[in-house]
Amino acid sequence: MRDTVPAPLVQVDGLKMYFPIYTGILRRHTGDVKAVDGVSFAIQAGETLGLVGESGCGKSTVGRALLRLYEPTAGAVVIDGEDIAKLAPEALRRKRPTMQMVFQDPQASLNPRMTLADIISEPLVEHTDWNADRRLQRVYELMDAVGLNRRFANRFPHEFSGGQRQRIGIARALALNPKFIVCDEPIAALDVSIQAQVVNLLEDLQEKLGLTYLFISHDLSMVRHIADRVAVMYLGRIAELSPRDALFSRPLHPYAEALLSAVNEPDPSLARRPRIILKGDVPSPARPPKGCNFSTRCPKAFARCHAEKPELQEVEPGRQVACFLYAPQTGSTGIPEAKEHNQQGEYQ
Ligand SMILES: Nc1ncnc2c1ncn2[C@@H]1O[C@H](COP(=O)(O)OP(=O)(O)OP(=O)(O)O)[C@@H](O)[C@H]1O
Repeated sequence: MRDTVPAPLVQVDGLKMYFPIYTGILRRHTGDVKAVDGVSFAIQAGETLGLVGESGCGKSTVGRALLRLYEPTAGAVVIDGEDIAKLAPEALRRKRPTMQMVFQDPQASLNPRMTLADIISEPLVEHTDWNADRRLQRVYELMDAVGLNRRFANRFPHEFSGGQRQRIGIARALALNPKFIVCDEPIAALDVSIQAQVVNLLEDLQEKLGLTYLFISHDLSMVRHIADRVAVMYLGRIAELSPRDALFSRPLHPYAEALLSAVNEPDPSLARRPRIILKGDVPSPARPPKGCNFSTRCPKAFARCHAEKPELQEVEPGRQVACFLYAPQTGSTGIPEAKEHNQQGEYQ
């Protein structure tokens, strides 16, 4: 009998999200901010995929385009068997319960004039025909699940701490039994002392409810704790997508290497890698480089890197990298792949 690999719960192919730039009195379309420029990945049911990268690299835009909070410019986003990018408005509304988002700033995402019970039951009002009693029962169940005391059901968001407000946001996201949750920097706005509690709660809920997460964060230590695999983004594209331990112990892409060199190694038996300081600034996503998006700062770039964009491809079992240093990608420029690369400078 052949082993059958289950289809991923989330399959993203060639996702692009461009924001048009209009200038002048006539508001002429003069270009686009290429916030996400051809991103592909899959997430298995029950898995957590971490999405990391410097501020502005497109992490949040990927999360929002995935749930069609933005209209993607191009690409397919199949969630639980349906291409979200192609659904008509009513079909998309019916699909919404399956996929939810936990936002960075619980303060900003909760209506200050609504009680906790109203906030958590809002999706139930929209998507079910349950009566008030049944909705309140569900609110209590959800409050239990996220560790909020039922006595607080009639209080307002400002009466809670940041951590408790994030629990309210999580309860609301869970109200309709979603399968997939995009967690967009869910702990970034919280005190360090309570960040771990919220992450532990997300992990417990994942185990109990079989949830699948896209966990967006710039906190590499937290991603190392929670993610099964990690995608490293740079300027709208994925540079490397690898299993968590493989990535943290031996990053392959030069950008991933530089990014992770700043993380403190918790295991003292592992030799500390030298810190890699990258020169220059991240180019504007409105004018990305012609070649590899990282080519202008890459200490290992060679001629081909400045001429064409490498595609993300498997270079070791389970590890995908978009870099001409690995894998013989057939180029269109005729520039042969370099065997040696420039490795001067930037390492300190
Ligand atoms: N609505 C928008 N209109 C125009 N440009 C946008 C819009 N949203 C995001 N951008 C641009 O797209 C790029 C990616 O932004 P995004 O917020 O996705 O990055 P990020 O990696 O999540 O950053 P951060 O960690 O700071 O949230 C940035 O250059 C940003 O300025």
